[in-house]
Amino acid sequence: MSEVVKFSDVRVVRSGRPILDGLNWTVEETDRWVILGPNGAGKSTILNLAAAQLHPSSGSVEVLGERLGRTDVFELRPRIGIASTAMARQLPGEELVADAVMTASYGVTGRWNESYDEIDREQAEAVLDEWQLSGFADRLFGTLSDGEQKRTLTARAVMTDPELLLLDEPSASLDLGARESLLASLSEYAASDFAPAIIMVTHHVEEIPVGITHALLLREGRIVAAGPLAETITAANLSETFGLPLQVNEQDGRYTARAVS
Ligand SMILES: Nc1ncnc2c1ncn2[C@@H]1O[C@H](COP(=O)(O)OP(=O)(O)OP(=O)(O)O)[C@@H](O)[C@H]1O
Repeated sequence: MSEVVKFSDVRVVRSGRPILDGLNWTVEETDRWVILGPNGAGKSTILNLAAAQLHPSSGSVEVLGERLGRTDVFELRPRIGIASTAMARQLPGEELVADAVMTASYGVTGRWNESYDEIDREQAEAVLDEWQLSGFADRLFGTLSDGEQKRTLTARAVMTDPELLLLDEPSASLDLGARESLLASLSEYAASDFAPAIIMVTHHVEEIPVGITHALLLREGRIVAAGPLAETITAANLSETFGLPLQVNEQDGRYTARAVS
């Protein structure tokens, strides 16, 4: 098994303050990780490092066998699929949904003068179909609901068959039906033998899709616990992560949590 992401003693300092500190973490190619933690814990910073968008202040980060700082990130980034709110903001609202997905194959976020091959079009159609977006192909991205936009972003992130898929809060702000539908699609995708290593960030255990294999719990830039999902998502670990006594239930691979009353 090969390592897709390897953090060794990673520290990120901003405004003189460490926002990540002493992080040691490895993601193998068959892993599907969830990163959980409160606001400001450093989750997005970890994703930005894994996306080769950010360098650590000290320590080392290896992504897909390349060490950040010693590799051309412009060659590395196309191998990584990313769906995040930052990406949503970059996509022009007046872009057709089909084009918003297809532009991923050129690593651009708006159609310009690139010439797309038939194979790009076919791949975009297949991905739209797989993520139940065929009916939206001719709509403008900016006219989609939050849920439809989130689904489009995920479809876009897998368009290029990435070797690493990063999902930043893929189901945040979705209604119950849209959340469950997206989680079911993510579970199906994660179960495929062809799926890449996945790292997703969320604030809520309810948003962990079945098929996630590992969890990293983060608080104030430090790892509280990291390892196989069932061993890591415990009441004690979650209580420490979120700083209040919590109880946790698991049923059929899905989790719920609430404060101890
Ligand atoms: N450029 C910066 N200067 C100062 N502080 C920063 C900077 N960038 C991030 N931070 C701080 O680093 C911390 C971690 O930020 P990050 O966005 O990684 O957290 P997060 O866990 O993703 O939070 P959220 O759940 O709210 O999205 C936060 O306290 C944030 O304010």
